[in-house]
Amino acid sequence: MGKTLFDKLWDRHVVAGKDGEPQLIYVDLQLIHEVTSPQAFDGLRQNKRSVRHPELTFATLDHNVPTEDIFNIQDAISRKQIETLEANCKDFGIRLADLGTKEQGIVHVIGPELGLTQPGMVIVCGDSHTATHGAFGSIGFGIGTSEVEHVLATQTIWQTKPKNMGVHVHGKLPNGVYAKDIILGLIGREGVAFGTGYAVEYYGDTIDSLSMEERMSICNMTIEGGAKYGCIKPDQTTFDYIQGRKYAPADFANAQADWETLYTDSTADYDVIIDVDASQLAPMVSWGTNPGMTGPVDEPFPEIDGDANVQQAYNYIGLQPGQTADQIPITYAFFGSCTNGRLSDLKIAAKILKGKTVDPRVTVLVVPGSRQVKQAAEALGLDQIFKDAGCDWREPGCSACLAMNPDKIPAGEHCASTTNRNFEGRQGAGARTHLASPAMVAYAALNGHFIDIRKVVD
Ligand SMILES: CC(C)[C@H](C(=O)O)[C@@H](O)C(=O)O
Ligand code: SF4
Repeated sequence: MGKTLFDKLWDRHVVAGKDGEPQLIYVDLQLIHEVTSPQAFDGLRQNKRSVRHPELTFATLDHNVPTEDIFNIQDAISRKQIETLEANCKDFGIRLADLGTKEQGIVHVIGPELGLTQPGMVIVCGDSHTATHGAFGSIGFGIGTSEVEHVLATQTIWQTKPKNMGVHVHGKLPNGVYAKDIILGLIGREGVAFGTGYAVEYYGDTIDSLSMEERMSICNMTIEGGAKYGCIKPDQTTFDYIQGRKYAPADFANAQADWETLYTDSTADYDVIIDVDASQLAPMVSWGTNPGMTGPVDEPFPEIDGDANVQQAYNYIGLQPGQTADQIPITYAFFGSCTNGRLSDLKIAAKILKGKTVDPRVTVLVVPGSRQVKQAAEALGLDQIFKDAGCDWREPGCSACLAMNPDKIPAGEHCASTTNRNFEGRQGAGARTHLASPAMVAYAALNGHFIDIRKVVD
């Protein structure tokens, strides 16, 4: 019997241990950010250990950084975390995309952008959205701080192999429906736990037709469906994306020849297959307080049916069963994050906002996922389009994706957001988040509520 993509990747990395038990896995790349690394470095110091492979480790600053006046960090905890990572990288000889430098940005944006993320790798980070990197035909997964320390010290990690799930996505996406709607639609239909215990591989003609940035948006949100790992087989789109990037392999042809062997064999079996007909998808909007509480823009919000979680979600979000997304009073819009803060996302939003002004009731933040994204957008004049439309154009970082820096949505306000989590308090205490694609968020910013963009997008 053949092997799945995930099995091939896994088997290449097993250092010790048997199937069905925790196995010691070799790690090709560890990405680091300021939130989940301080205790890991402290642990190394206490145990008088060094970093085993500093050259396979790369750090950035993202969660705590302000997006304006970036060197003037007001919050004492944020400042401490940032200074601590800077000091740790210096002490342990780790490359750091420091504040304000060209390479800095959200960890899951800069890895691919710098060519650090490559097919065939095992990539870890103390961050749950590390599955983003699986879009390149690698194993990417989030780890805890004690595991960050273990990887720093040994370049390996103990993991139990998950089961294989195939998500077959086929058909042409309708107008106004994007990669974000594939993953929101999947989680909306299957719930936030369908992937628990599985590695998810997305495949099919729809996936083949997507750009790397679109593939990353899908793999990014795999964790919101309960799976730690999401992956897509590498193909010409992947190779073209990587070639020429700073850390791309020097012998590219040789690397590509190896990467071309990374796919699921026709004789391999997934443990479970889920089918998604992309041609039937609608633009999605989340109405509740987890990403599973999501539905098509034109469908009424569900009944409570005695479900205490649904009741609690409605209480928090201030909406009622039977209402539709066009009735959500949007007063904030956020473009950014490791899900949809890349150049293609900003291009989509700018195309919609060009020559228009956002609804005066809506405060709009546009936060590029990295400094390279920001510079590329500015070179195209997108910053001016956003500013002319009445949006705030900012410096890169996680920003209002989570309330760990000055960018917060006020209590009770509804924010149309290109991010990946809509938990209570996620964007600020009492803030109400509605997840959607960049195009949906752009039209919500113009109208003060969501609209069914299938009728207006070309
Ligand atoms: C702060 C960090 C550990 C966290 C994560 O693990 O994902 C954050 O990035 C998030 O998106 O919630
Ligand atoms: S942008 Fe959001 S989801 Fe991504 S790493 Fe930052 S906080 Fe986490």
